[in-house]
Amino acid sequence: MDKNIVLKTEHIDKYFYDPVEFQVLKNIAFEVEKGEFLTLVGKSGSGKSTLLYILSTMDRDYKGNLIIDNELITGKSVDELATIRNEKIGFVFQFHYLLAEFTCLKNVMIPALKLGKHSPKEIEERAYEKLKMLDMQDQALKPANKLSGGQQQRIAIARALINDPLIIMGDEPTGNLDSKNTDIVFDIFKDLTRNFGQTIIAVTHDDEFAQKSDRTIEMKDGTIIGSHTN
Ligand SMILES: Nc1ncnc2c1ncn2[C@@H]1O[C@H](COP(=O)(O)OP(=O)(O)OP(=O)(O)O)[C@@H](O)[C@H]1O
Repeated sequence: MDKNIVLKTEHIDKYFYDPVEFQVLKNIAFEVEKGEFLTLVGKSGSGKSTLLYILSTMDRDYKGNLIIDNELITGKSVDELATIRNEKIGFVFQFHYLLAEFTCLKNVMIPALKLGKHSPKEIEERAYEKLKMLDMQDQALKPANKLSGGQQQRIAIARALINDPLIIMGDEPTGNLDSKNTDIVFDIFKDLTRNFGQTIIAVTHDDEFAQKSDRTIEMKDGTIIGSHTN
C-alpha cells in the first residue's frame, strides 16, 4: 500500500448519557491521506463537531480506534494527548480566539512558545515566515483587534501553522467570513495542501466550499452516508 495515511478511524462509536442515553456517532471509519483537503458536512446535529473533537484528540471518551501518524491515539493519557496535539495538530475555528491586545506576531508565536522546542528568537523568525506565507507580514506588529475579520482569520491560520502540524483541523473556519474572505481562506487551504503537503480536515456548512475541497464526507444521524471525491 503506497498511500500515505495520516489519520484513520476504526469503528468509532460515541454515546452521550445526559439527559438520556443517545448514540451520537455510529461506526465511523475512514482514512485521510497526506496532502488531502477533506471537508465534513451534514445537517445540524449530525455529529460533525463531536467527531472533529475526537479526531483532534480533545475527547477521549469513545469506543473504537483513532490512529494519527501511524500511532494509536486511543487510550493515551491527557498529558500525552496534549503533547501530540501541540506537535501534530493546528486549529482554525469559526471565531479565531486571538488575544486581542497582543500583536499578531505574538499571537502566532504562542503555540510554539508553549511547545518550547525552539528559542524565542527562532520562533519569532518562524512566525514571520508563516505571516509572509499568508501575506500578513506587514500587520505583524499591530494588535490583533485592529485587523478586519478576514485578516484576523489569516493570523489564526498562521498561528495554526507555527508548529508545522501534520493536520489542520477546521471547525467552520469560514463560518464568520463574507464570500470574498471565504474564497481567500479556501485558496490558502488549497495552496497549503497542494504546495506544502499540508492535510486539512474541516467541518463546514458551506456547500460551495465543500464541493471545491478534494473530498467530502457526509454525515447523517451520527453515521457516514457518503464520501465524494470532488
Ligand atoms: N455534551 C452533550 N451532551 C448531550 N448531547 C450532546 C452533547 N453535545 C452534542 N450533543 C448532541 O449530539 C448531536 C450531535 O451534535 P454535534 O454538535 O456533533 O452536531 P453537528 O453536526 O456538529 O451540528 P452543528 O452543525 O449544529 O454544529 C446533537 O443531537 C447534539 O444535541
